Amino acid sequence: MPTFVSKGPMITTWYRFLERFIKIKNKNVALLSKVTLDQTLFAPSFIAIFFTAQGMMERKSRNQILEQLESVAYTLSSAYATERAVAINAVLKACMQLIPCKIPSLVADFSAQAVVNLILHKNFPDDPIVGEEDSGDLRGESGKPLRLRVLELTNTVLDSPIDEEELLQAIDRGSYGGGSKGRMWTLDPIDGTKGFLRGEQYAICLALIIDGIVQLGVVGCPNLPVDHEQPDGEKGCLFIAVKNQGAFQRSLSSTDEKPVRFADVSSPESASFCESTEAAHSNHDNATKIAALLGITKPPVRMDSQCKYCSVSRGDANIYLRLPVQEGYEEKIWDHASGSLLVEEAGGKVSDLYGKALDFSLGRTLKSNVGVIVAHPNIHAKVLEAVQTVCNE
Ligand SMILES: Nc1ncnc2c1ncn2[C@@H]1O[C@H](COP(=O)(O)O)[C@@H](O)[C@H]1OP(=O)(O)O
Ligand SMILES: [Mg+2]
Repeated sequence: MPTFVSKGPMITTWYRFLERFIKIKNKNVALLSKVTLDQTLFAPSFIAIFFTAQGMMERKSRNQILEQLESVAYTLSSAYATERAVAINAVLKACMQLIPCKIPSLVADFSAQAVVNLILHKNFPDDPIVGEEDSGDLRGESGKPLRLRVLELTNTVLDSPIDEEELLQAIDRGSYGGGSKGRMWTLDPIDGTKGFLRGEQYAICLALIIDGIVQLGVVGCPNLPVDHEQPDGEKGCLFIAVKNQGAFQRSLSSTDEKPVRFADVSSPESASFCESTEAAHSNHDNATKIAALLGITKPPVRMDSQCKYCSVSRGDANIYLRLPVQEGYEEKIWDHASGSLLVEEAGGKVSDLYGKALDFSLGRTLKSNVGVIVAHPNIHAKVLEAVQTVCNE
C-alpha cells in the first residue's frame, strides 16, 4: 500500500527534477538524456523499493526479497523476454499433454509438434520453423485414425480447439529448410523416441536461431528427476537458456527458476561422462577407449535425448560424447540447438570431433560438423585429443 501511495508523488518529483536539471538546447539530445537517466537511475531504484516494500509487507525473509529482486531484475533486463516466455509456455504445454497417460510415440510426436507450432505461430506469425515431423502420415483415409488421435490429444491443452485441417497445417509449419539469414525456430517434438518408448528419458526441444546463431533454448524433460541426488524424487524439469543470460532449471510444477552451472572439474580422471543409450547413435566402443585413455574410471551414464545436455549443464556428469557410428550421418539442428546453448550458458564448451563449433546456419542439418563433444573448458582440449586419437586409429 505505501508503495502505491508513494508512486504518484515520487514519479512527479522525479520528472520535475529532470525538467529542472537537464538544460540541453537540442531537444532530441535532451530527450535521450532524460530517457537514459530514467531507465538507468529511476526505474531500477523504484522497482527495488517497490518489491522490497511489497516483500516486507508479505513478511518475506531478507533472502526471499533478494531472490525476488534478482528474478525481477533478470526478467526486466532480458532480451528475448517475450520469446522466452512463449517458448516456455509452448514446451510446458507439450510436456503436460504427454504426462497423464501412456501415449503411442507417433501420436505424442505429432501432437507435440502441433502444439508448439500453433503457439509459436500465434505469437510470431512471420517466424519460420524447422521441425522434425511433417503431416504426410496423417493425411488421407489411411491417416485418419492416427489423425483423429493426434487431434484429440492436441486439443486437450489448447485454449481453443482446432479442427483436422488446422492440425495438418500446424504440423507442416515445421517444414522450413533453415539457413543463415533471419529468425527461425527449430523443434524436436520428442527427442529420444526410444527413451519415450522405454518410459525413460526423452525431451521436447525448442530453440530460436537468428542469423545462424542459437539465441534461446528451452528443453522440457518430463522424466528427468528435478534433483539428480534424489532419483526417486519429483520428476519433470524445464531447462532454459538465453545467449549471454545464463542457464536455468525449473521443475514442471513450479515457476521458480534456479541457475544451473557446469560442475568444476580440473582433470579428466575425476570426470564422469554420458552418452546415448542407443549404440546406433553413438559409438560405445570408442567411448570406452577414450575413457580409458583419459583415466576415467566411472562407468558411462547412458541416457536418451538432449537430457544429456541438461544433465551435464547442471553438473550431474562432466562430459558428453556423441561419437559417429555411421559415416556420413549428418546431425539434425533440432537435436542440438537448445542443448548446446544450454551447455554454453552453464559454462561448458561444445564442439564437434575436430574442435569446430557447431554450425546451425547450413540448413536442417549440421552438415559441416561430425559428432559432438561437450566438456568443462578446463578439460575440453584433453578430451578432444583423446577423441581424435581413438577415432583416427
Ligand atoms: N546414426 C546416427 N547417429 C547419430 N544420431 C542419430 C543417428 N540416427 C539417428 N540419430 C538421432 O539420434 C537422436 C537421439 O539421440 P539419443 O540416442 O542420444 O537419444 C534422434 O533424434 C535420432 O534422429 P532420428 O529421430 O532422425 O532417428
Ligand atoms: Mg531427436
